[in-house]
Amino acid sequence: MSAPFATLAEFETLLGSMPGPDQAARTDAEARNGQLTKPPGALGRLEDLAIWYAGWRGTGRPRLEAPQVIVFAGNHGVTARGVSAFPAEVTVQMVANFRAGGAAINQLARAFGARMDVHALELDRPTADFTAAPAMTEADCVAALAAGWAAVDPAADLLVVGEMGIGNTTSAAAIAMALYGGEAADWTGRGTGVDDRGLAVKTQVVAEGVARHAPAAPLQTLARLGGREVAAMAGAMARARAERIPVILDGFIACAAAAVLAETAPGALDHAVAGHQSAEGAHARLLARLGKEPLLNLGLRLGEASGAALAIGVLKGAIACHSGMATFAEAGVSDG
Ligand SMILES: O=C(O)c1ccc[n+]([C@@H]2O[C@H](COP(=O)([O-])O)[C@@H](O)[C@H]2O)c1
Ligand SMILES: Cc1cc2nc[nH]c2cc1C
Repeated sequence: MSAPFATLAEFETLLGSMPGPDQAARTDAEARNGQLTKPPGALGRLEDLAIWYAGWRGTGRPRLEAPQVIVFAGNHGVTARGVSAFPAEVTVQMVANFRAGGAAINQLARAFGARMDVHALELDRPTADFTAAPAMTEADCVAALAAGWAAVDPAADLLVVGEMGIGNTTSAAAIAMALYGGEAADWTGRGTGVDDRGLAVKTQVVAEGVARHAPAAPLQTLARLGGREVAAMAGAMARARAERIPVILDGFIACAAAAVLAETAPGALDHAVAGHQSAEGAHARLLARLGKEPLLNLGLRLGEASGAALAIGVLKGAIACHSGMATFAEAGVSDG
């Protein structure tokens, strides 16, 4: 499906008119949850997860059978400032690795029964160094949002989006600072592993970028400080909302993309849960701003949708229990 927007203003309008969950399905799921053979609340957050999922899928007894993982890749002009521990060519090299099945996300997608797609976004045309110019024109940003929108399979029943882009923790930190304020050092971390000197440069670069491009509307911030893969993740999350496909959010960069949506339209992430808390220092701060409690906290800082893919297992467990368990009446078990 070609994207139903041609400008950032049209994308913003679209975000303001997205569907909500099916309240009747939620009510059915809550009632079913109350009858399952367990003490009330004994499955903890799994119970909330299953009810949340049921609402978005429109049935009180849902199944999760067709998860889709999408990895978007983009290149960043700001890498010229020395903000990453790895060279920019790793982005295209890792895309080849994803396509050959050799990356962590390939193994995790397979382990959790998910289809995996990889979209490399104009890797030979990096964004501009945002300390010198806007990273993207509005047209480039709209094209990346549209690529994300088109990448979602409407038949999927769960979406996990992730990214690959050397330099993109700098871009994500700048977006977060522009959206939420604070000091550059509040939002920068070691990314792929920069040393103290690299971290100081990165923090200076983020401060320069935000001083140059903020304040601005959130979608303008995405264009000026973001990257193609960041915008594509935002476009895919928005498409999922339009199709009532629940989303699991990945790490720091994916959450920066999500934050742009949340700051553009309140409630824009109601169809999303946080898969994990990354070891990238500012991810916890970003999750707090999004009001999302991570499902996992395993010290991952890989990206590629890896933390969110692991959380597919948690969500599958929640739904298997909710939809598969017997009720007290069915099992002949005395309730309390
Ligand atoms: O997802 C995260 O929280 C995360 C944290 C640190 C690094 N990354 C990954 O590392 C790359 C960005 O790191 P850097 O140092 O080049 O900005 C990019 O490919 C991300 O997928 C990802
Ligand atoms: C090797 C490598 C793999 C990655 N996957 C996501 N970001 C990455 C960054 C590097 C450097």
